[in-house]
Amino acid sequence: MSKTYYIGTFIHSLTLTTLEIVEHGIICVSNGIIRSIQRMGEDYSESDSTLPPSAFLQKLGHDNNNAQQLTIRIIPKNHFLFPGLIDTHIHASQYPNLGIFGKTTLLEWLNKYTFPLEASLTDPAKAKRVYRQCVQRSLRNGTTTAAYYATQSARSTNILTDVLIDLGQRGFVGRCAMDSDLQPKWYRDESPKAAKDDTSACVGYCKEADQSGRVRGIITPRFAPSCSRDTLSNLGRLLADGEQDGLLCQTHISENKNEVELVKQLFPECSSYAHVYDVHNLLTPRTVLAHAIHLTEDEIALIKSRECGVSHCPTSNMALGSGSLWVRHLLDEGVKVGLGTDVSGGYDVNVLEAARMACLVSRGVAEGGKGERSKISVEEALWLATRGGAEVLGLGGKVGGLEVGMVWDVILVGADEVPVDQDGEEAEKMLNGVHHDHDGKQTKIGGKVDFFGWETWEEKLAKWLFSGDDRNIRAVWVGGELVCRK
Ligand SMILES: Nc1nc2[nH]cnc2c(=O)[nH]1
Ligand SMILES: [Zn+2]
Repeated sequence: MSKTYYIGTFIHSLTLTTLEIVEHGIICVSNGIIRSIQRMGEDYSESDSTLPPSAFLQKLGHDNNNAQQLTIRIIPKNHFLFPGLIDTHIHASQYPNLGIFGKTTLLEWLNKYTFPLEASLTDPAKAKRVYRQCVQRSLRNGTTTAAYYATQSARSTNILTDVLIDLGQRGFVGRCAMDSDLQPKWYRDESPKAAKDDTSACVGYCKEADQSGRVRGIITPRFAPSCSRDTLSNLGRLLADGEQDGLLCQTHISENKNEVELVKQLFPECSSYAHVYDVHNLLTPRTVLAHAIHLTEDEIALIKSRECGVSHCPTSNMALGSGSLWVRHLLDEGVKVGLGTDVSGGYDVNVLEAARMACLVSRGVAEGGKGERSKISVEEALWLATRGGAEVLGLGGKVGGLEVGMVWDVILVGADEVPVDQDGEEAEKMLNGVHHDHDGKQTKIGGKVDFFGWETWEEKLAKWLFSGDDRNIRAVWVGGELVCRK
């Protein structure tokens, strides 16, 4: 069996508030699974691993039978391995609208910008073009797992499944079920039966197309106002039927105050928004609820008791003026929380943008009266972007960390060091994006994170979180496979 040894610095979350930073690590991966992790002492030098493979293995105390099937990858200076980022909520179909939201809020935004674009993706060529660009950008930004919404059209949804399989990202693909009279006639399911049949067909399509389980279907009632009672019930039944297979469900909840009011009017028999989903058996440990900003304490208690996960989408919440989620409260109450980009409510496919916005929004929440403890730290934001997301998507223990037995869904993060030079010529080149990789080869990567060499790893992480972009993501692996390299 071929093995790859990754040698150098790795970093991952141990708990919500603590990161493990291993400067000299050796991680062995085979068949896409982490087989061993060694933490070497300060005196270990990466140059030890430039020994011939058999000598290197012997030095580490391994047998050297299969040295020829051995690959050694040295992590360059100022670079580190980190678990792939997890986007728990993204609409691939809305990707072309990034940044286009004007001053609208949710309900106007849906009708003005979102439904027309989504409806236009019944054109398969257009759908493929949009989905490929979205998924590629997402991968380049270091997202190894994403929970996607496609459109109402089953055909267009299946194109997203094909694209994910082709490009190698781990993901969930949801067809938006939306049959309510409130939906425009030109963008809705014909009937509850059609909504249910098309949902089943898309989940089945994923199962057929990707037997590895890397890409899976997900039950997706768009949100309560866009679904009839029959559709909510039918989808609740499909979700129960899929329990053995670990089938997930995703929807939106309590994003915007007008939306909450609308739900009250549409479902007067229910005591709350969360109750609407609960009576239709849609609140389960396999349910991902996006936003959850304006929930009451009773609703929080209900979603906690049903063990639902929440996708916190602060970039979107700021763009659409939806409000500020009190994340600390949900965490204190024991609700699972991950991060979502919510493209194109959110204007960036980068989960790191959601992570930094989570930090900033939490400072606004603290200042607004919830107190100092409400602030989200760098460590916590990075936990939400990895381990938190994995838990929300039912992948805890599989992805989101660097542990023996976990899948190699990993990113290589790096920045360049500002050179020490007399006339500033080298520094000038660096500003222009000329980067020398560890083979001495010149490539244009760059980025706007400048390391000076005196930072601690904690400081480097903070600099990456707040100023990093796709240029700092230098390689991306999913299931051990290199899916993006720059
Ligand atoms: N942010 C967001 N909220 C929604 N609620 C219902 N549909 C949507 C959507 O597409 N985006
Ligand atoms: Zn959304």
